[in-house]
Amino acid sequence: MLNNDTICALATANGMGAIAVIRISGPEAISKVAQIYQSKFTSTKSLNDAESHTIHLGYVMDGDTIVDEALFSIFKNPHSYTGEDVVEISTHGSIYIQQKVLELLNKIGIRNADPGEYTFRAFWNGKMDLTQAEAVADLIASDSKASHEIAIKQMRGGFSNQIKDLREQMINFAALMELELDFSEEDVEFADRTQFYDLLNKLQSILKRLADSFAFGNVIKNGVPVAIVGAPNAGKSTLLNALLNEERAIVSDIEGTTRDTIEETIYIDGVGFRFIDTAGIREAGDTIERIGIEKTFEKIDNASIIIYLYDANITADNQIANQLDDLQRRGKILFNVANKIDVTNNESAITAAIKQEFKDVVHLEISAKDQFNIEALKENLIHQIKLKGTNQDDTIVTNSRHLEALQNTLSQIGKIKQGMDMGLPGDLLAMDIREALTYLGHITGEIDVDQDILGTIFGKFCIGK
Ligand SMILES: Nc1nc2c(c(=O)[nH]1)N(C=O)[C@@H](CNc1ccc(C(=O)N[C@@H](CCC(=O)O)C(=O)O)cc1)CN2
Ligand SMILES: Nc1nc2c(ncn2[C@@H]2O[C@H](COP(=O)(O)OP(=O)(O)OP(=O)(O)O)[C@@H](O)[C@H]2O)c(=O)[nH]1
Ligand SMILES: [K+]
Ligand SMILES: [Mg+2]
Repeated sequence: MLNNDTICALATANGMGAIAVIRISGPEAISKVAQIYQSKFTSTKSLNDAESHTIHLGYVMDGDTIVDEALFSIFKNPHSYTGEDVVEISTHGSIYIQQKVLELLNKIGIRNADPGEYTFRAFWNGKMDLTQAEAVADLIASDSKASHEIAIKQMRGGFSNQIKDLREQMINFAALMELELDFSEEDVEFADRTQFYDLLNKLQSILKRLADSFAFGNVIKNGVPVAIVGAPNAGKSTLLNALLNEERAIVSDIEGTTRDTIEETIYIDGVGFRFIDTAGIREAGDTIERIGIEKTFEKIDNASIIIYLYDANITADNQIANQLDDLQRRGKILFNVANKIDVTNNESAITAAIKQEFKDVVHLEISAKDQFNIEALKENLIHQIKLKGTNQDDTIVTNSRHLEALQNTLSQIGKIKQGMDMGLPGDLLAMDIREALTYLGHITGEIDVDQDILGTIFGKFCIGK
């Protein structure tokens, strides 16, 4: 992965656009581009003499032929995105010009960049740590206000600063314990064991909170999955359509209309919700319907929120209670939603007894068909998610690699504490501490990270990033 090549790629979208940016990075970026550059004003002026962070109007030349009139931006190492010499050529956004310039660059010995190679170089040259590089990928992929906010926070280094600070405190203790070894004859204790125990406890609680934030963070990043389940003809597909404000799913008065699951995303208050319309649950009529029902249970397992929907006119309390009982066991946020209240005569479709028995469940009465209380349903959905979200300023972990490192560190801290309880000698403790430090270092990349892991992280980027 690591090399000294000078690389180039299109930084802007492939295709039409008013302007296209081609980015060149590496030790020969400026001298090579200088070969195809001709100043618009004084043909003698060379890019080699340009100052960092200056922009130059000139021609891209293919021998004696003008390819385009373009802007050339110069960034001199280490003051660039990658930390290397960088030139950006802003051309007119023609596909022909883009291709021609890239071809020219290849011809003079600049190779095409691999996916994520610019950001990898930025990481490698210390312009950002690994969590920040990962945040760049998340930022590009962010499609909602919430996921954007988390990525920006991570890119600014909130998470890694917290980890780095904790690591430093650990390093101090490890160093003190190792120092004791040099004086082992004298039986001294430089590292105050009580203080160290306090630090471990503090670390444990911070790391645990970070690890716990993952479940929430991941849901925010990928959209909150909400499964709409219930008996055939409850109005599940009608509800999906009402939420989407679009006739997405087929609605009919025939039981078993929906056979395959349908999934659509809407944004409520900047958070993406992935609504999943499922096949109604009953004794299946045929094989296809049975497969559909099996899929429903799978969707229930993968959902963060379950909306149990029933026809308020024909569903008895004991049926509702049975369903809620079963669904509640699955440890999800549960909504009990009575539908078709447009045709019911009851004052309230959901009885006090049900509300009393299921206090942790959100109860709502709606008419999917008349779009009654759909806004209230949306408000309750976002409210439940915000309840799950911790403090605004709390760091949220969205990356499974970080979660793994956090969990490894946590179990290692458990081991250190156990060792201290057993009166383990300082040298053995120090070894366990070093191991915990390594796991923590993996998160920010301060400690050598496996080449495979780096490959996976940066391979996910698009070309030109
Ligand atoms: N044209 C362009 N726009 C872009 C990028 C880019 O590479 N090129 N970026 C790519 O993702 C983002 C901005 N990131 C950047 C980060 C650092 C530097 C940079 O030159 N840093 C120097 C000097 C800072 C200064 O003095 O103003 C440094 O860190 O020393 C440039 C872009 C988004 N927009
Ligand atoms: N009156 C009334 N009828 C509704 C309401 N919601 C749905 N319906 C009707 O109930 C019938 C079934 O609706 P669907 O949305 O197909 O029900 P479903 O739960 O998706 O049914 P399956 O996919 O077969 O499991 C249709 O005739 C709808 O028009 C409502 O709020 N009020
Ligand atoms: K139906
Ligand atoms: Mg349906």
